[in-house]
Amino acid sequence: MDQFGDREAGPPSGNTDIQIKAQSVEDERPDSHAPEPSYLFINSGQSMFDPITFKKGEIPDYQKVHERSEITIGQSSQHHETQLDFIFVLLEENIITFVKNELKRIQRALSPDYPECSESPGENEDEEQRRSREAFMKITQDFLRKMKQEELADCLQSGYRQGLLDLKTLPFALPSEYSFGTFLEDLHPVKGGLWWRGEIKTWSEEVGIESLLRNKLQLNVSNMAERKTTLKAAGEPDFLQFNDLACEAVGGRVIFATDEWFAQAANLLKREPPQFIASAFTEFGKWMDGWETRRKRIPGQDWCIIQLGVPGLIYGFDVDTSFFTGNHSPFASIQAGCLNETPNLALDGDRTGMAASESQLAAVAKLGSEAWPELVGVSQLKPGYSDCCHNYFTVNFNSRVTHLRLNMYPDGGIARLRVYGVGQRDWSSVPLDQDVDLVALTNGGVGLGYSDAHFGHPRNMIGLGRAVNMADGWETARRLDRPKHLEVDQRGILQVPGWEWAVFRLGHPGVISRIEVDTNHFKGNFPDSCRIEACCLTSEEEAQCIRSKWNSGKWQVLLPPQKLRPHHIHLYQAELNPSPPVTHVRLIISPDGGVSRLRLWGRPTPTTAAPAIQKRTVSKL
Ligand SMILES: NC(=O)NC(NC(N)=O)C(=O)[O-]
Repeated sequence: MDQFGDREAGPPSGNTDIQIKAQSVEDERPDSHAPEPSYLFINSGQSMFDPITFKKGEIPDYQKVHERSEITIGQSSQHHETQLDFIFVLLEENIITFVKNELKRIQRALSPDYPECSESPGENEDEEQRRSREAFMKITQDFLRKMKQEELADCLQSGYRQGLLDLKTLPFALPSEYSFGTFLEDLHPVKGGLWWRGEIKTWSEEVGIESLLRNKLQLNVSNMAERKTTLKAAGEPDFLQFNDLACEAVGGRVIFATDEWFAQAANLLKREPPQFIASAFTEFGKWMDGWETRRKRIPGQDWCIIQLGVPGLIYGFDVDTSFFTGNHSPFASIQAGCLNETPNLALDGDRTGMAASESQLAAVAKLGSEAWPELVGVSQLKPGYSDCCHNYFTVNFNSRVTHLRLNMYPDGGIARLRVYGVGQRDWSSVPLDQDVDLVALTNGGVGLGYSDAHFGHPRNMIGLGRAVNMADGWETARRLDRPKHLEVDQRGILQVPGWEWAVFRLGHPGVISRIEVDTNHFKGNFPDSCRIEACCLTSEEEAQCIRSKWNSGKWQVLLPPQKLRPHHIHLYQAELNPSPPVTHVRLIISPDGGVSRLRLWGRPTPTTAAPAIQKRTVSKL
């Protein structure tokens, strides 16, 4: 079927381009020698239906024309006019047929019951046909609006089928004056959801926007898979395996910024990787996913103060300038402070378009941050192209840090500041008879090695609270050595050869008495079983284990193999083997899968012989 309708149903033209072979006035003369029919053009261009040919001397069948338009033929003075009349009758027929066919097609497309995508434009549709169709769409929208059928008009305007996206199912209210069409125009697919008015929404599947995007916007929301190396890439510093102590997910906050015109400083600490949306603008300029100040036209340089979520020792920074090209900060430095009291400073709400107030400047001046020791001296930053956006700085600073001052010279943009280190808790305030989660990152726990982290890093397991989604846990790839047919033992545990592991150093040596293994969100990909081993290592032994990829013989089974369940908190106490104080644990899952949290509750033991902890580690990961 032609995309403009059945050929039998009438000429498939949506265009006014009509080319009709007709007799010219000269051709009527008996002495005319013109051998071929001449052509009468109404507009130029490609004909959309077969030309009607009149041979010389042949009288066309005007019967139909007579019937419809009561045209009299005969008088030569009237002949040209008659010919035009005839053409217009044909034209009218063609246009009516086109309109009828298009309206049928539009009606089907707007019907929620009609199978999806069955009405896509034919492959042979050319540019002119597409333009005709679009022009008619606009006319139809105007008519629908005149008929007060706004919703249908909006659907048509956006090219979407009514019912594919039910606005009532959106988990938020749209402003009353905000039309369906505008809403869809404002949506942009980004990694992890849809960008809408400055925020990334992750509700796509529930409300069918995913299919809407695929089928209607024709946007490719999933990029080609990038090959990830399980272990660190060449050139990546070792410190990337530590915890991000400043991330908003662990309570990090920006408490002061000189200027936040284009994009607010809070973005620096977002957990998600930076995004770029070419078409996103705010009233202040280009929307950017980072901290971006205005082009400075007053003395000074821009800076901000960051309160770490987890105070601790810092091993390195990643000053990530992703997507800031042409507007990245050319130089930066980082200073560190250790404050006994939390300063009474906060940045609330949307700070875009704002700068520090006089009172904020006066309050921050009391911190004396300009004199804090420099962890990173004034250093050049590379722009935010993908091959150079990570500006890594290794740090040699042996003191606990609670706050950072990030300086830009003089102004510009930085997408993220990752602060890699290990939390340092003041254990003197922890009563000896109180159980604490010895591996929590807030208590100084840290991951020191793993076999695979294809979808999620094992350090996520020691984060705050319960995991927000699957990405907030440790998830490995499916092992390729799984047997073709699976078998279980008498306990129902899969008999498979492979396993995956992750090693942690506790924040303090201690006796573990209770274990929590949470498979929250891992419903179809939880591990079949897990076991936990533990040992007590000196820092030299730890360094040796890291070098040998944790093939040390010191591991003792703390928790024997346990069959796991999907999306469930598993609590183990009676199942634990009696154990002396330990410094390190290894979680082993079989064959593969995801664990969202690991909690190791126990009592810290006095540190006489556990030097791997509470001492700045120099071990290479
Ligand atoms: N196109 C831009 O990015 N311009 C400006 N920045 C933003 N975010 O609009 C600028 O001058 O730095």
